[in-house]
Amino acid sequence: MKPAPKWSDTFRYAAEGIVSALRSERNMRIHLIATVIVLLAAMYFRLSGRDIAVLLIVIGLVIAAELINTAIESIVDLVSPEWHPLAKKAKDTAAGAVLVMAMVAVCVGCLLFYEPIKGYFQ
Ligand SMILES: Nc1ncnc2c1ncn2[C@@H]1O[C@H](COP(=O)(O)OP(=O)(O)OP(=O)(O)O)[C@@H](O)[C@H]1O
Repeated sequence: MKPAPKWSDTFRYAAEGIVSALRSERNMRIHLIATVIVLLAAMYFRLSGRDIAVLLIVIGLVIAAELINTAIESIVDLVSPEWHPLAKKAKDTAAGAVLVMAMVAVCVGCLLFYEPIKGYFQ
């Protein structure tokens, strides 16, 4: 039986997966840039710790959805390099999951930033 990887190795493999997705997926880089901008804005507008925690949860969910989408794309490309309706369904559905989560994140961001931004311009 294959020996279980060391604990430190499992973190390294996970980090390699994130770096690889950042290198290959433009959307991952967009999510990362958006994350930095949103967190800087949250500090600038002095959002509460609870609001920043909510932002971190939705940002984490978007990035996790994008990573799962990337994994599904890779599996589909591996098992079905030729066109197949099920391959299309798998890729489009996974992309749909990212879109749903990104839209939820935008709605949450609008709700949390609305009052601070309104106050700033008054
Ligand atoms: N093997 C396939 N069979 C059927 N349709 C496919 C297949 N591969 C890709 N597609 C279709 O083409 C679309 C784009 O796929 P493609 O692999 O070019 O980009 P992606 O990897 O899904 O997206 P991204 O730009 O995030 O990497 C998919 O959403 C799907 O609709």
